[in-house]
Amino acid sequence: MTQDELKQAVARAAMQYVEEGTIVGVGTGSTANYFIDYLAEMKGQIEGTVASSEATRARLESHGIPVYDLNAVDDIPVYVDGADEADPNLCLIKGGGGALTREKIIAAVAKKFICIADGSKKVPVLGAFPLPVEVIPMARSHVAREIVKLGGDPVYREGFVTDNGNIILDIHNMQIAQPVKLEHALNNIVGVVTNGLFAARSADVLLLGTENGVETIEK
Ligand SMILES: O=C(CO)[C@H](O)[C@H](O)COP(=O)(O)O
Repeated sequence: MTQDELKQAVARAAMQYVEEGTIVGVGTGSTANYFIDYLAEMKGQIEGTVASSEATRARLESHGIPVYDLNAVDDIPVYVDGADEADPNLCLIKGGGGALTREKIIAAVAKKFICIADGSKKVPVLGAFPLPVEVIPMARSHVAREIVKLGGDPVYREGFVTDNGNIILDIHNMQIAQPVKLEHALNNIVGVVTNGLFAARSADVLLLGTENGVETIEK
């Protein structure tokens, strides 16, 4: 199977978690895009969605699926999103697409976070994928120096602006043995909006696409 077919398989499998008559949280990226396309098949049966990026909002709306402002919503039973890496405790690195802050906000509100990923995303230890950090533009150099003190190698994602008008520093060369600790340490740097470690709030279920089918890993 190709990587795209594995992504499609997990996106399809995530549909079993969607509850009729509710608001569905929807992530960002190529795997989430497949999920959106499947979600369109039951658009009359859900109340609507909240979107983790402008790209996701546009794709949902192109299918005629209602998208609500998060401030108008108080209950999100299920959030479905992809990941760049997932460890055995379902801690994640996210934000390869730069949508980490809105993704983290929706994950915080949602009762259940279903992560969908092809098998290549499962790793024993997080950190081979560069860890994205969303930063207020004027704090870029300060935050970069603080990241170096934490042992990382920050690289400015040139030309990229987040949906919130900020920049991204990607941290290279960091083996993340203690994800919760690092997540908090990064968030404590003044000028950091958020970082792509989803460890304090990890996924509840990981649907992993493998050659043998979709593997379900629960916390
Ligand atoms: O965190 C994300 C976007 O900010 C994505 O979920 C992550 O980058 C995975 O993307 P893809 O499904 O395209 O592999």
